[in-house]
Amino acid sequence: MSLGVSNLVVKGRLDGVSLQCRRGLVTAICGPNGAGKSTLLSCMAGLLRPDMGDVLLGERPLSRCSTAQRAQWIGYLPQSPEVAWDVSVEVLVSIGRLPWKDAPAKEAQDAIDEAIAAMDLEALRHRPVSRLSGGERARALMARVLATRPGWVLADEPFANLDLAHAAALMRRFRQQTKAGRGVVLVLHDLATAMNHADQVLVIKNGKVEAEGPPEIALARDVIHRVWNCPARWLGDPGERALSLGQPSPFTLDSR
Ligand SMILES: Nc1ncnc2c1ncn2[C@@H]1O[C@H](COP(=O)(O)OP(=O)(O)OP(=O)(O)O)[C@@H](O)[C@H]1O
Repeated sequence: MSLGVSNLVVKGRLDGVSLQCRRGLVTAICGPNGAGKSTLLSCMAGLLRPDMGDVLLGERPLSRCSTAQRAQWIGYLPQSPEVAWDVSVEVLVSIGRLPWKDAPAKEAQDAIDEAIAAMDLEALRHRPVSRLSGGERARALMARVLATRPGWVLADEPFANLDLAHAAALMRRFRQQTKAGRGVVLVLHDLATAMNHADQVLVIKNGKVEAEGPPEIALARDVIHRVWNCPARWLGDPGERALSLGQPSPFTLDSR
């Protein structure tokens, strides 16, 4: 089932954005601060109702799906790693099973155990979240999303607080999700991660689409220059690219 938005308008925040995400692919949403990335992801998760336009899960408007269906299909990781309740890691992760409250207990426990292992939280399973580091808390929140086993993972800056090894492990996990026929949509500031790991990229600025397509096209140096006002060039081989930045001055730009 695809997940798409067409002509989405949220006054002052999104101005006619369209995007089609397919299962089996990692889609990255990139853009400068305030571009509307989180707003778009919230609309796609059904948490923010647009002023105009549609969010479609397959053929069906998301607004016509029940809350339970939405929660079963879409796992959403918000940008800020805050937890309202001081529960243990295991209890926090088990909240991810609430949309499937009628599923067999063994299935629920397997999903929780798998998510805890995937996010390397075994040693912290019984620790209250108030006693976790920022990165550990971010991993616990991601594990909650994975425990749902949703058809779609929508994650807003999922690598922001993670160290190198945990970020790489999470990227591998996202790739496993897509290989299993699920869809992954990530808001990313790190353009190298988007370039090396996304299958398609949407670039937005001031609530409008600036570029979209395969990473090599959507994140070409002229797009980066125009959207971020930063001269930059890609180094290295495909899949291992690094971004070399120049001075963000209009007088030193080299668009070759
Ligand atoms: N609750 C809100 N009500 C009104 N305007 C908002 C609200 N939240 C964000 N905005 C504004 O909407 C615009 C888009 O915000 P959004 O959070 O979607 O940007 P973003 O691309 O995710 O930015 P960042 O990279 O800084 O996280 C910004 O100008 C922001 O100030």
